[in-house]
Formats: sequence, structure tokens, C-alpha cells
Amino acid sequence: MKIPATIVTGFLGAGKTTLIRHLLQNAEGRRIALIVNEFGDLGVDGGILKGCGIENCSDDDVVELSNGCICCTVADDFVPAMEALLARETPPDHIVIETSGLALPQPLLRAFAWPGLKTRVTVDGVVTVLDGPAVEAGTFAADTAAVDRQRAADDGLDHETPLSELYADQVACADMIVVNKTDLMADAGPLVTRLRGEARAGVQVVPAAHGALPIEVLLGRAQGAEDDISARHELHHHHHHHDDDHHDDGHDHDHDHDHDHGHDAFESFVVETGEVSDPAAFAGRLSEVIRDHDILRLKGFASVAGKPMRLTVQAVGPRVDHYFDRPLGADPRGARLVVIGQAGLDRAAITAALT
Ligand SMILES: Nc1nc2c(ncn2[C@@H]2O[C@H](COP(=O)(O)OP(=O)(O)OP(=O)(O)O)[C@@H](O)[C@H]2O)c(=O)[nH]1
Repeated sequence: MKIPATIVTGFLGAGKTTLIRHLLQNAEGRRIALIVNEFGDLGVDGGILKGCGIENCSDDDVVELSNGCICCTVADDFVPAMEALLARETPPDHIVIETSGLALPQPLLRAFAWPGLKTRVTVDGVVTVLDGPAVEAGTFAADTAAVDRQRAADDGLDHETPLSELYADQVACADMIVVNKTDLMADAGPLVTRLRGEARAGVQVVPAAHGALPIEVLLGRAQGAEDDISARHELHHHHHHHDDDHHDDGHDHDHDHDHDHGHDAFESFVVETGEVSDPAAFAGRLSEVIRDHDILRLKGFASVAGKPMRLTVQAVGPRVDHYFDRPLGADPRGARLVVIGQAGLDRAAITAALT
């Protein structure tokens, strides 16, 4: 089982910390480790998240990297921090990496191919958080002066990429785009449509207020669901037959008034199919289905004809990852996939396309 890592990018003030805080508050027992790229005096994110007082989120789980821009110091800072997390007696279930607003996601993504990381971590996805009103206004960040100060304060920043290029890069790297601060917008619709045109095919653009998104949208399914019984339980638990059945889902509704709203806006269902014959071809077909049907996430396990190992598949927008993770053992042969999207998925068509 590889540990999935989610990279959260977006400019200063877009709402990355707010989104991660919400995520940690709704972690439902999952151990999430956080790597935060800090900036000298300006950086307070680590502090905010460390002082969060959230259960299952100890200070140890927040690692601050403050020696400059994370993408410029990958080898010295980021890789060792990841290795240290992996070397722990109880490694995290999921790793979330909050980059500084100025970081270019590409060098960070390349680090996952390093020998020490490649076999043990997988990039779950790159989530780019945008300040909806600012992007709509063409300024990219609500406080561009603050972004410039951050840039000036960062001695370790090797690149002097203009803001517009950084923005383009963060959008181009995104597997999922979150248009945040929709509470400050009259109608996020036109921006969402525009961004879908700017992003790679298959990238879903998700509107949010205060970064409130269901954890399964941001991180996918519980990684602890190793054996099939717990996996099945997990799936049925989230299987929404009716839009109103989320009231018995055991969440703390007082926690966050946006929570219900978040769940109503998304849906998930399970598709069971036969054995996979060719993993690469299967992954290729999944990306087509994801693109054609605006699927946010697709995740599951499959057996492959003639192979004793279980195939794990996970996709966020256009990023489809597949690898053999453990012997199938007594698992039934076939594939079981969870499909997650914004409400309104064409379940029949998706099921037909996957089977
Ligand atoms: N109105 C509104 N304010 C928001 C929303 N999300 C975040 N904020 C506010 O925007 C400010 C910046 O949010 P952060 O979460 O710190 O943004 P960030 O991207 O982590 O910023 P840095 O970590 O400083 O780069 C804070 O004052 C938040 O309370 C939102 O959806 N709506």
C-alpha cells in the first residue's frame, strides 16, 4: 500500500490553510500528516494548524519547511521531510503538502519519482485553490502587495516568475481546481466554466466557501480500508441512495454549517465489473470515462487476469494511478470502483462505460 500525498497549491490568501483546517477537522480518524512550506515572519500557517486542537492531529504531524520555496529546495528539504514521515513507526494514512503560494508544482511532482519515495508514496493529486473573486477580477490574489512582500522575503526563491505565469502553471498542474470564496461572488458559474477551458481535459472545477469540501472529494476513500470487508463497509457507508440520507453518516454537524451543503453538492456510487485484462488499457479507458462524464475521483481495486496481485486504481481528474499493491488472497476476482463527482452524475452511462 503506497501512502497517497495530496499537494495543495494556490496563491497567498486563496484559502489553502482554511481548506486544510477543514479537512483535518473532518478527518474521521485518519492520520493525516501535513508538510507546510513556511515563510519566515509571514508564515503563520503551521502555527494555526498546530494550535488547531484537532483530535488525531498532533504537533508531530505538522512539519514546517521554512528554508525557502519548497520547489527550489526539493532535495534538501522536501525529500528528507517525506522520508522522515515514512520512517515513522506509525506512518500517516495520507500526506498533505501545502506549498507556498509562489511554488511551482512541477519540481515537487518530480520529487515523487526519487528512489526513496517512488515505491512508498503516490501522488494522490494536485489541488489548486483559487481566490474566486480575485481571479474573476484578474488580479489572481486578493492582496497582490502581500504576494509581492512574500516574494521579496523569500531568499530561497530561485525563480522570478511573474504572477500570471505562476497562476497559469498552478492551473496547468491542477488535477482538481477549487474556486474558493464563492460566498463573496454573485455567481461563480461563469468563472467555473472559464477555468474548465483553461485546465487540462478532465480536471474538475469545484466551487467552495471557506474551503469546505467533503474529505472524500479532497483525499479519496479511506486508505485504511485494506481488507474487503472494511472496504465494502466503507463504500456502503458513503453510498447515497437519497440526497437526504447523509444525516445518519455520523459526522458532527455542529462542527461546520457548510458540511451538509458540501455533501449535497457531491455524490458517489460503486461500479462492479469483471476482471481487468490489461492494466494500462484499463487506466486509459478510465481516463476517457472521467473526461466524458466529469468524474472528480475514481478509486478502487481490481484483479487482473492471470495475476496473483491486487491492482489499486486511483484517479483525480486526469491523473490516473495504478499499481499492484498486495496479493489478492481470498478477495473475489473482478473490479470494484467508487465514482465520486459533483451531483448529477449520469450513473447509468458511467456504469455502462466502465463495464
Ligand atoms: N470570505 C471568505 N474568506 C475566506 C474564504 N476562505 C478563506 N478565507 C479567508 O481568507 C484569508 C486567507 O485564507 P488562508 O486559508 O490563510 O489562505 P492561504 O491560501 O492559506 O494563505 P497563505 O497560507 O497565507 O498563503 C483568511 O482570512 C481566511 O479566513 C472563503 O471561502 N470566503
